[in-house]
Amino acid sequence: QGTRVGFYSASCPRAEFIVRSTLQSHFRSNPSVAPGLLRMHFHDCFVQGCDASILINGPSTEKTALPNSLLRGYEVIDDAKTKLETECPGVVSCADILALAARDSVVLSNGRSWSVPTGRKDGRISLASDTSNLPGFRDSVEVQKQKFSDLGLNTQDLVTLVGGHTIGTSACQLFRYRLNNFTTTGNGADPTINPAFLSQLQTLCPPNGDGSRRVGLDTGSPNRFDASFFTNLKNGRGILESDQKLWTDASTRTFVQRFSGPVRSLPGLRFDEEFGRSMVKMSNIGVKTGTQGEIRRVCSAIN
Ligand code: HEM
Ligand SMILES: [Ca+2]
Ligand SMILES: [Ca+2]
Repeated sequence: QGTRVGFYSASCPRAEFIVRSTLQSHFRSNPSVAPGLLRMHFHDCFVQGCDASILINGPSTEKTALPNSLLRGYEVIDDAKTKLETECPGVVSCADILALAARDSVVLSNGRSWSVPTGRKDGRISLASDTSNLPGFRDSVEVQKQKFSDLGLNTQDLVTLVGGHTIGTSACQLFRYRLNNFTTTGNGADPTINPAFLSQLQTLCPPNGDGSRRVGLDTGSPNRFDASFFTNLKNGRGILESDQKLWTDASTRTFVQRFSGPVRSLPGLRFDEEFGRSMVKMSNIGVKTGTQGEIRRVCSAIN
């Protein structure tokens, strides 16, 4: 691919340490930067590859598009970049800073670490109109699988990577439609929601309440990088419609099943091991290396 572990070991030996310690200090005052940066890296990689295109400021750049409107943690990348430019000017790409910060976010959430190949260059294009291939929370499993396979990620990678929802939160406005008037029959709620859980969610996100209120995507374990998210899906406790569908659909259900504990006839899968493996694949999507792209001086602007 052109990326390799330890790309900066000679040119900027403290690069990975600087990213980690910068993230750590922000995390101490604002723990939501960890899920924020994991999601940001995913949204970067799915549009123009992992090239920091998400970080560019300006009218109609990627970050202005609706699917990116709730991303958080930009200030952490800017802060790390400033420190890295002092230490080794013009050496470390913003795309690599984001890839490293995504890994470190998992580690700060008690997840297992993995080695991140580095050497990405930063892209020079960022267009809001390119964000349509990002998966949506109402996408069917078919569509989710298609959007991942277009980028070389298989069904197991899809289920594994969506497991990133083991940390972080969602705004009520993105799933409240499932709680009332979703169907015309029964109680009107999405029938895949566990009934006891439904009333909890209705209390947290009332129809005319504050749509920006946030609810953990992994009920009971929103800050811990564990396999609990999959057990929740199995029990009808998924927050996003797209997440709960991973249990409804047979092709993805087997992976949810295998992550959520040993089952007869299905070999178990370790979420912590698989996550790092699938992340390395995702982090290599469309990477620019060598003479392609540039090393930005400031992460929010092309040189
Ligand atoms: C089918 C694919 C996916 C869909 C439809 C999806 C959708 C969403 C939505 C709607 C939210 C709530 C955003 C908010 O209210 O701020 C969210 C949050 C999040 N997503 Fe995903 N996602 C997907 C895959 C992934 C992947 C592959 C990762 C990382 C590997 C990821 C990591 C996260 C994280 C960590 C959060 C919490 C963000 C925060 O707390 O700020 N997601 N996702
Ligand atoms: Ca990108
Ligand atoms: Ca969790």
